Amino acid sequence: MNLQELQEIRRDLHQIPELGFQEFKTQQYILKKIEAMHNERVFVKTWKTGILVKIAGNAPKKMIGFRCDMDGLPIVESTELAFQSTHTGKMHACGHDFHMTIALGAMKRIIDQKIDDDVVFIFQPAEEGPGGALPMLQSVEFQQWKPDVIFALHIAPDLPVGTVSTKSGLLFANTSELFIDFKGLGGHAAYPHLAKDMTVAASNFVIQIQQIISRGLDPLDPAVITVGKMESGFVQNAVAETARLEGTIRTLNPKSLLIIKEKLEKLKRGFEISYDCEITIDYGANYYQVYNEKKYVDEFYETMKRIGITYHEAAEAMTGEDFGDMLKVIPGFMFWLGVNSPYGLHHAKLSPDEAALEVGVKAVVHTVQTLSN
Ligand SMILES: CC(=O)N[C@@H](CCC[C@H](N)C(=O)O)C(=O)O
Repeated sequence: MNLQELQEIRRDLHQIPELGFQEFKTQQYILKKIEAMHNERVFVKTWKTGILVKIAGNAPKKMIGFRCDMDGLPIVESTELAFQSTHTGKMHACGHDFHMTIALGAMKRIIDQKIDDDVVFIFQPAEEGPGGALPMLQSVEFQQWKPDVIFALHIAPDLPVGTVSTKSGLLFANTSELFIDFKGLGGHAAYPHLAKDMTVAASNFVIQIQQIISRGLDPLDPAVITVGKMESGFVQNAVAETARLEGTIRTLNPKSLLIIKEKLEKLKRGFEISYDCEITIDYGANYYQVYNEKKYVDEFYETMKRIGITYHEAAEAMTGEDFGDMLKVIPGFMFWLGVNSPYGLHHAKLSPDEAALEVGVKAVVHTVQTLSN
């Protein structure tokens, strides 16, 4: 596949972003592309909205896995692109359209090149939530083609095209989603003393939880809580009976995530007394940290140097990735791919440079070859 073909696929996918476990059109689109590569060494299985594609090797001794994610985000796109999302309120704002395109491009080259080992391409749903990696990993379909070594990539808007970046050991944080519901008592805006105002309770809760990080954790132990969404009430002149906060917790140390949750529970009890209300906390999906095995990162570094792709040593990031759940049980690594976008991940104007598609394909194909030697 040349750059133009890769661009076409990326643009098609960009127009049909779907949320976790709803990637029906995306799955159909990818299955058609795989069918068009028709070859007797290609075997396909589906799992929910995901896909596994095995390319049989010449003389296989192991299975090499490359995983990409498939879902978009509930973000209203505001790029000026001619091929914007046609799904209102949804956007590929985390580059999964790039990841899937690179997987298809690399698959085509590997089919043509005939690698010794078996290779499995894993198109995994629901990375942004509620988490597809763990249930896919546990599925019969995955276990039948379970890789002996696995890797994945993620686009990096802040890195130039032609570069990759990673590190051995910890790369991405431990995460927990956070959904908090408040139930008080509604009433007339003029009589707040007769009501239990959940806008005020939830607002103070947002402020207080930041102090869990600044006062409750060792300052040398990095962690973050972000409340990304807040809702309360129905109308400007009524006291809000309910409120809801939606957010995420990130820590570099898995134990700190537990400490934060314990402190949140205490805060909840205190707020229930102070504001005379009921609060429920749901921790949603939790992703294990992405931990890269040194041996594979060292080999990746050597491979990139040999093929002329610039390698930067990465720092740990507070991003989360359910690929961490796969790396917990299968050795391997993850790397960043430079795509040079002025707007970052999860931004409504994210616009990665498509020239990075070819770099991604080259990096994946050569990494597979190295892992097969
Ligand atoms: C790479 C990336 O941006 N991943 C997401 C993963 C989201 C996990 C979950 N929905 C949460 O918010 O905790 C990220 O936001 O880091």
